[in-house]
Amino acid sequence: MHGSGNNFVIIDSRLVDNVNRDYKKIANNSNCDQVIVVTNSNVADCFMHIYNADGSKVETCGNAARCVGYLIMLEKGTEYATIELMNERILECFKAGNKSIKINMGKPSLKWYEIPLSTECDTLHLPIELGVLKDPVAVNIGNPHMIFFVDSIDKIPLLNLAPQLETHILFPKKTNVSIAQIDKSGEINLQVWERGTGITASCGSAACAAFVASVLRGYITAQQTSVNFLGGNLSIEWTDNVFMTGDVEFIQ
Ligand SMILES: N[C@@H](CCC[C@H](N)C(=O)O)C(=O)O
Repeated sequence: MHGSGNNFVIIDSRLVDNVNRDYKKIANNSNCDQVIVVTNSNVADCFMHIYNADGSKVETCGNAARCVGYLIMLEKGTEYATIELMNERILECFKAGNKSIKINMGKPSLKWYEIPLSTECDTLHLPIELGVLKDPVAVNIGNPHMIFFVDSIDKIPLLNLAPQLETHILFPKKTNVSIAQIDKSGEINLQVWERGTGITASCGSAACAAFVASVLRGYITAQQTSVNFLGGNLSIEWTDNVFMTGDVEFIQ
């Protein structure tokens, strides 16, 4: 399935034990961004294991949660589902339209040790600079993100710069890297280099992190905006928790 262009192979492992596979190989063979393994949960409708294209196991994936939430709701005939993650968060999923799913991504974590960073510093202004990129924000929305604000995302060679930023010494668990351009209407155009995967057409958790960073920096005052990717758009809302809404699709 895909969620706004973020591609997943989803393996239902609730009845058959598929948990120890070569996820890097599956991702390479299928050209997907993440491999998702669904198992049983004692506290939610299912447990979602997330593997990046390099085989690393990670804490959350917003777009995959929308796809898995859709599948569970289809199976149960409901408009609500819950998904347990390895970071102990429970994601709530709501049906928002025919193939539109809304996810409660929880509260962002903003303290330096929650990102996590290797030394104490101001997460709203990290002391990181590379090429034309400088002064990023760090946000954890279940997984770590670093967001740079730029005038035009089209002019930044993210592919060349991001590998060094993903593995920056300040991020002991590495990080997802985004460049964000806020347009006049208050929407965000975002390009993302995903930790463990590379450039993707969309990233749900990055959309949430970029919106939180934009509000904290004072660039956006609204509670909701559209975050626009090459692969599609996501509606992000930050009240107490952060909510993400967008379409899901099967890949033929
Ligand atoms: N595509 C995802 C994020 C997947 C995990 C990420 N690459 C990480 O390592 O944290 C999303 O939609 O959030």
